Amino acid sequence: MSTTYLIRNARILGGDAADILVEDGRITEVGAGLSADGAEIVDGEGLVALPGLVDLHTHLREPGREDAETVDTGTQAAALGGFTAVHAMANTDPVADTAGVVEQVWRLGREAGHCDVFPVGAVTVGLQGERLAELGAMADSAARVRVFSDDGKCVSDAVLMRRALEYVKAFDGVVAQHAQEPRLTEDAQMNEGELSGRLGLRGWPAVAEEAIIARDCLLAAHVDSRLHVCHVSTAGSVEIVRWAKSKGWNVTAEACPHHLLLTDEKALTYDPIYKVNPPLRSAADVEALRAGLADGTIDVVATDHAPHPHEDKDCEWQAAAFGMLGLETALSIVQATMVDTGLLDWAGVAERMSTKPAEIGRLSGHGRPLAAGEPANIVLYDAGATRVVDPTETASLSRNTPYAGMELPGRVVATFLRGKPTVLDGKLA
Ligand SMILES: NC(=O)N[C@@H](CC(=O)O)C(=O)O
Ligand SMILES: [Zn+2]
Ligand SMILES: [Zn+2]
Repeated sequence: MSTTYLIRNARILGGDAADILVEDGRITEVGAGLSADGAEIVDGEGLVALPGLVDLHTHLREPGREDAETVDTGTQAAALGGFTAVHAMANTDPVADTAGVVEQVWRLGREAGHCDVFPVGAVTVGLQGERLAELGAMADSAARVRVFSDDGKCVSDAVLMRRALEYVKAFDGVVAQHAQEPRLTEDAQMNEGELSGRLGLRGWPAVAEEAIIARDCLLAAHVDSRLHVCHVSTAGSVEIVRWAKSKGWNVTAEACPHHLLLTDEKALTYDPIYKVNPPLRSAADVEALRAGLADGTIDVVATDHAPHPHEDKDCEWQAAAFGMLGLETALSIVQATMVDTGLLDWAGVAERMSTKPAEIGRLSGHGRPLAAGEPANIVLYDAGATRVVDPTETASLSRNTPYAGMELPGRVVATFLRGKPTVLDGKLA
């Protein structure tokens, strides 16, 4: 028998306070003044209750870079951030391009038990962009892969991209594209603009992202398949996705917390903690991303949690790795940029960080409403709290958070995965 929990007086999706009764992994009742014999009481007073968050874009680094992150440590960070499911990107070593590797990652996630892990399958063998990987075998494996991506690299060959889009239709899959025209971004280091010129760093033009997104929207429409666009970072990209949606095409898109908050001005520090792919962009781009996320053009927030050990980040800008941590701070950054600014309410956050990402990943047990009969995947969040980010406190094996020393709003108090607490009182349970 699993423990029964009675969450008292939590504000469901930030609305009215109610009690939530959790028994045998499910929510069995939601209402006022509930009682249950022998239940553990969890005080939800003043806390927002959201469905467990779902990340469409996490790098867990295992197998191959267990010095940067493991499935165990990465999913601890996920649970602490309020996530009950993450999609683990395929750019591991070996690459997750076979049924064997995706099953290994999936199994490691189950054994760790902090959060469900859904492996993303590579689109091409070894992320080499030359031959399609065994997409069908990964889809049919125990890992049930539905999201395919060469993330870290763009599937730049239009014929391969078309074939991948056609192929995944057989199992209702989706191709998640890292949209970056390779020739236009050779040795690119930061956003192309006035600043890159001033700093003498090779620029990364917006058109390199936008050209691929436009092409892929057209390809997805042409073969009537599903396209997902990873880490949209420019105002022009938002416009293109808006246009594709207006045509009724099956295109979804994500934005990352760091692109909703930080700008390329950070490069002035020459601190590679701010080096990320795609790069931090202009203030106008940040504003367009927020507007796009608010009006639904951008469907979801995805973290692109990208751990790197200090030797890959503590070096000069040109030599440093691209990427930043994101799981433990995502909800706070979304609160700061979208909720506290009045652009989204908590129901809107739940849609973009739980319901929609679960839908895109075709996960049936996540992103469900907080209602009787549903799996008890729940996060309790104290939006009134503040905290100063201390990189030494992260559960991640890496420390490359761009928010070190910043005061952020909000704190995850508890996370429940199928009725079992993975986090209680803000600590791993
Ligand atoms: N985002 C990053 O800057 N880096 C990612 C790759 C990626 O998401 O493209 C990584 O794997 O480190
Ligand atoms: Zn990427
Ligand atoms: Zn990524």
